[in-house]
Amino acid sequence: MMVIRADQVGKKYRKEWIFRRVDLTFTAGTSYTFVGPNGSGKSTLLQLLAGSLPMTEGKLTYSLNGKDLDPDNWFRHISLAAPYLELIEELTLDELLRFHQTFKPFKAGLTTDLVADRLLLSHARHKEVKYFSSGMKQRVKLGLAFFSDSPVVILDEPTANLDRQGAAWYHEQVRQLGPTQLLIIGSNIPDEYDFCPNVMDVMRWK
Ligand SMILES: Nc1ncnc2c1ncn2[C@@H]1O[C@H](COP(=O)(O)OP(=O)(O)OP(=O)(O)O)[C@@H](O)[C@H]1O
Repeated sequence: MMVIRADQVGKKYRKEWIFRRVDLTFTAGTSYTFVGPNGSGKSTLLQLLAGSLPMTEGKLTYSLNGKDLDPDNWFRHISLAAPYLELIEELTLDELLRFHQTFKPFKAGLTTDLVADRLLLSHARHKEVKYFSSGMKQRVKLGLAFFSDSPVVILDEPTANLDRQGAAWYHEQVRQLGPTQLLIIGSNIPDEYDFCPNVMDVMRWK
């Protein structure tokens, strides 16, 4: 079981503290959502938890089945989907899924064809991603996170650009997350975390 612990974590840009003294424990098998106004620090906190941005103070620990993981290996256990993370647009969907699989395998039994199916994008497998609509691209980003074999799934603004059908698809994928997966979301849209039992306002750490 994956557990992430944040101990007195803080982040400062130039002279401004974005948040300080964040003490949290995230346990697999449930979900957590950070809410807060624009610019309050949700994306910054998510990137910090994902290990993709350095913190200014504090400590972060990832442990799997009671054993602390080497920070150099955290990325193997995390899938992050966010508006600021771009897809490789020159690749076709098929090429993108194959490439992704070389460094982050999909869940057991999921071939690239099945992933394309579950993305509802079988018809676009041979199309370059740059020709996808913004909603199609968003489904691909989310799908790479949902369908990868990662215990930690981090989603920033998950339903951005999704229409109603896309939002229903997102909720269906959330329901299908495994019992040992940990979901962490950054959001300002109540519909996208209506299932989540742990909602925290980042303003409490100002
Ligand atoms: N690289 C950076 N350099 C300086 N300041 C930054 C940098 N990245 C973010 N910030 C600042 O940090 C604060 C938090 O930004 P962040 O993107 O985490 O907020 P957010 O809650 O995700 O906002 P939104 O709801 O608009 O996505 C903002 O004041 C932003 O200007």
